[in-house]
Amino acid sequence: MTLLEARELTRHFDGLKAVDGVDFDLHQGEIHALIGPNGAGKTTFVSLLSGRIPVQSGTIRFDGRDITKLPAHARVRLGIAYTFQITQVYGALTVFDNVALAVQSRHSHRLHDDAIEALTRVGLQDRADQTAGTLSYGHQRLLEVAMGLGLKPKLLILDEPTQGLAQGEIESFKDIVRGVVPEATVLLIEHNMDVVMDLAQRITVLNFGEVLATGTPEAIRADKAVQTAYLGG
Ligand SMILES: Nc1ncnc2c1ncn2[C@@H]1O[C@H](COP(=O)(O)OP(=O)(O)OP(=O)(O)O)[C@@H](O)[C@H]1O
Repeated sequence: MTLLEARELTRHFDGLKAVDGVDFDLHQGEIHALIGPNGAGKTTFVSLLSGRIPVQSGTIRFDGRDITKLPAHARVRLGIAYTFQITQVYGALTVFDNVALAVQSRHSHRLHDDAIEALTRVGLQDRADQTAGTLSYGHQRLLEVAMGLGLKPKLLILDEPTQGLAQGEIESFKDIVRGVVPEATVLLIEHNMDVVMDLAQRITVLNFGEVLATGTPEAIRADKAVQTAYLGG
């Protein structure tokens, strides 16, 4: 079943074709990686999906409805959570309060339990009372994911989540993402090809704002155009 469907999605910046006529489907419950060279349009594309940047032309359908013109907060309510490249944790608040804010935004009656559940998913439950700003960088990235999970999303969009993480942290991060599906669907922008090949069931390659290829990790690895443009083959 298709959870999200983008058709002819386009966003130019002063003539620069950041996203140009992209057709894209997300299957319910999959881990889907979005890869491509720097400047390929990955962040712009997911910003169009989350509503952070308005669409210039094209359509987005999510969970059976047209969301193309909905503002970002309305898309969050429908179940789209987006964690940014740049860390967005409130440093002066506790770890618990950061996640509780996310849980509260969907008017949950189980504020405490839901927040602890999200923290447990990422392994930060024992740090609930710690001031978020004193967490290591890796733990702050996990807290961001917990904040996303606190929204109980249907779709979790992760923008370069392993950037700056140590190898051991990357391994546990992979387990966390595997634990999120199939309840939630995951769209992952990721430069670390080991993480991509290990986690993703399907991969979409963007290049100069266009889809170069979509397929399984095996198909993407074997794709000549992808090798030339991105994989250095
Ligand atoms: N707000 C903006 N105004 C003008 N140009 C922009 C804006 N946002 C992005 N761009 C340009 O659009 C192109 C796509 O950028 P984008 O950040 O989406 O690429 P990316 O694939 O996410 O890159 P990276 O892997 O480096 O994060 C780039 O050439 C970028 O400079």
